[in-house]
Amino acid sequence: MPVTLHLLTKVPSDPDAQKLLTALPSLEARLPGKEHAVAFLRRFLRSKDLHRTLHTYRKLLDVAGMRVSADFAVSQAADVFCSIRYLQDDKTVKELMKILSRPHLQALLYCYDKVTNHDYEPRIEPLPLGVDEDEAAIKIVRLIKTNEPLGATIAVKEEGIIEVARVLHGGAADRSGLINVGDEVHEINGVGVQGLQPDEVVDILSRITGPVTLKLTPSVKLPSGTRECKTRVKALFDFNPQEDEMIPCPEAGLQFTQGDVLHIVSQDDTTWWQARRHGDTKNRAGIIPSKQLQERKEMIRRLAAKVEAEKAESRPISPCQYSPRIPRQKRLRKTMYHAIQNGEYDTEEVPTYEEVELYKVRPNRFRPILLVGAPGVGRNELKRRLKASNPGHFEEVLPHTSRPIRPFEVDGKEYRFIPRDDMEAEILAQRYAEYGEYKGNLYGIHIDSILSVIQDKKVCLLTPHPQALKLMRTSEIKPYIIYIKPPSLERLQATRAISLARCTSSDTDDTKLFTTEELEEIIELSKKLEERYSHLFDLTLVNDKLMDTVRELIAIVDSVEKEAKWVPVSWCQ
Ligand SMILES: Nc1ncnc2c1ncn2[C@@H]1O[C@H](COP(=O)(O)OP(=O)(O)OP(=O)(O)O)[C@@H](O)[C@H]1O
Repeated sequence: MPVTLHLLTKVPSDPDAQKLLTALPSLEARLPGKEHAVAFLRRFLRSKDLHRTLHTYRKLLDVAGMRVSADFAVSQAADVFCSIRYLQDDKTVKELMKILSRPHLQALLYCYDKVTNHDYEPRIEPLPLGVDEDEAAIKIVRLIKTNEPLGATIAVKEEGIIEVARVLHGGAADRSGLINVGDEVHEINGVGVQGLQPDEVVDILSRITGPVTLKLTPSVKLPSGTRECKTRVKALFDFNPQEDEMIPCPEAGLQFTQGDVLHIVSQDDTTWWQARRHGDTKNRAGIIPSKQLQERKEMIRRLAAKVEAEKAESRPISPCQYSPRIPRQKRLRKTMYHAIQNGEYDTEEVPTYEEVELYKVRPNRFRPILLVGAPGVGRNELKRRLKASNPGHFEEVLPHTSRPIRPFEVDGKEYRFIPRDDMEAEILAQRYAEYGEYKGNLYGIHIDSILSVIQDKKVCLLTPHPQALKLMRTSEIKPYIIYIKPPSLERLQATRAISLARCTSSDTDDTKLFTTEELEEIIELSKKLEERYSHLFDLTLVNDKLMDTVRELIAIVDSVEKEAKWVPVSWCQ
């Protein structure tokens, strides 16, 4: 007869016994023909006495703070067996002895002891003995290395000393708080590394999984702290660490493309910064070229390209040569300016990173929409259709001219007519976003005219030459710049043939259908514009099928009016 504890009305269910019970069906499936043994186990694990015993055992542990010894269950069963074997005449005792001597039960108790006593944490060896007083400056760092990289880069100093060059924010080394920039690495898991090349050290590290012991001389410099800086920048160039020849460790690099917004977390190193892509939830930062380094690299690249180009051509050419044509008189209202102010190119200006901030939409203050691209790509067609989608909401800018007013003209209708001297003075004062001279008269877009459209609570639409962007991309105007890109030549031919598209920038007075050469020229010129100005664009829109492009454009403009967008940080101050 099993012992009955009358005081206990409800038998507590033991969680471990329950777990074993739920595992029984899978055991049964794996042991065909052993159903009777599994049935016995099931009965045993369900027995109220077992649950009560385990309950009492847990209580005792709680009260006495006892620790379970490695063979607690097995030795307890053996003790019970020894204590009761003299009372074999008793039927119950006999039955219990039979149960206790069954191999299934003993195996079960053995497993129980194994599972409850196993240390699931990785084992770290004790500190080596005999680190003498003189070596007090040595620190032993123990980390558990998983598949995640250590998140630190190394460099070889003079005399072959290996030093921690940088600790990547959020990486394993950074999170440990034990490894700092400037620490000298002497040994990795007992293997001396001094005199080795960084690649060899990386190789040793990459082969280790589990515990890794580093013997280091701490840096004399104080760690710079793990506080991240808050800078967000827009990348103005593409970067692929795998293709970069200067990066100290390609695996630690962060790949990005032009237009990506990056969170710069450290600028401690003047050549390689640390950054995360904005919104990236990954922990570890990656290294990217600093502004200074990128400027140097780009200048070298440009110089090499120029030398190559000069070699290829008999006369020296600029890779950026571009001169917009003077449009026909009929088109003056639309695209009249031969931009002359800023020269052809600002070769000293190297796009790297632009510090940005999210600009929140303000009620009744609309950002002007600038459509830029090669002549003939469709800027004016798109502007017309966008305006037609909501005529009261969009507005174009009235140009100024020094041309004498004609008898049938009204000042302020087609143009604002002003004396040439006044116009020249304001051009010098940079109050014209763009201007040009045609047949001896000046024409231009005055910045005040743009501001007056903004003040009228309208969306100002403009199609300036990219050279004008420098003067228009200001906190005062806050434009949103959309680059209109041509599709492939095949698509350009197909779509323009359907609409009987007309070339409006030809030097003759008649507009005519585009020739293949003219379409090729649009593509060619677009490539040059992209190369030169793409860092100023907020968005690229391919003008393939007209209706699709117009629909997309309306959606983009709507999002500019409703959603916060990244703008240069100076526009928010
Ligand atoms: N996606 C398109 N599909 C078919 N035809 C188009 C498309 N976009 C523009 N066009 C046509 O191409 C021609 C040139 O377009 P548009 O005048 O808008 O060019 P642009 O970029 O303003 O250059 P320009 O200042 O020289 O006129 C027009 O006849 C226009 O209707």
